Amino acid sequence: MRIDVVTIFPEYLGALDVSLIGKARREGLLEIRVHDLREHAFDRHRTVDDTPYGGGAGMVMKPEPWALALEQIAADSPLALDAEGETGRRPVLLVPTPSGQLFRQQVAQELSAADHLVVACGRYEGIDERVFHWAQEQYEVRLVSLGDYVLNGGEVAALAMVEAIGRLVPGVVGNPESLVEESHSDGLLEYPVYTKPSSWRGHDVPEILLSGDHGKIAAWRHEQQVERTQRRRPDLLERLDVSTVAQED
Ligand SMILES: Nc1ccc2ncsc2c1
Repeated sequence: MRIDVVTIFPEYLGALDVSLIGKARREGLLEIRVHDLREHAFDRHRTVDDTPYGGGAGMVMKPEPWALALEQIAADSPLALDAEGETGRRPVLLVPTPSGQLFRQQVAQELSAADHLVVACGRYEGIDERVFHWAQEQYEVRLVSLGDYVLNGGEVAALAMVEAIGRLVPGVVGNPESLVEESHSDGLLEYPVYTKPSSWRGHDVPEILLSGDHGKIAAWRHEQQVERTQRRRPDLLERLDVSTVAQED
């Protein structure tokens, strides 16, 4: 998967050189390029923002630098060869914003199948809305929120989304089994985990986990998932079909 990130703070994305995502880049499983939006602003001060029409506090990101950056990336896209549209595949333009669709594991799963992801990190009060309409021709535009809270810009959200999506690309996580039993992979929260010692400061590991009875352990773990989800995230249960909650045979 090719991922481009456009930002006025390229150094913020340094975390993508580290750990699992960094290793996947070095192994060629992920190709990640970070672009400084200011390289597409050509006035003397490389201005990327201006005052909002209609008044109001703060500044808005100018459309032209974004259009120049996104045009250059689209032209360089591995999908550019399809520009004539036989397959009609376009890169996904992923825009972290508090006003977007909620980013969930299912969205991460869906986006992990994309050939080319371009992440637009806004700052200030946001990006001129016309950019998202203009971009529709060359991109599948997806405005996505991390949750009901506001950051100072899209970079932190971009790091979270790129990690959540990138780790689902085949080969990035060494043991794909570990993706199966994570929180939200089946719509439930994950079960509690324990390791040695079996007794620690008066706290013991649940006996069932020491029994060696894999059937009973699996049943106990599922019960824990359902109980934990009911207690901490009852909203998730409303989204599930009964078979997921009922004990699987
Ligand atoms: N551009 C921008 C500003 C705030 C914010 N908070 C969460 S995603 C995001 C994106």
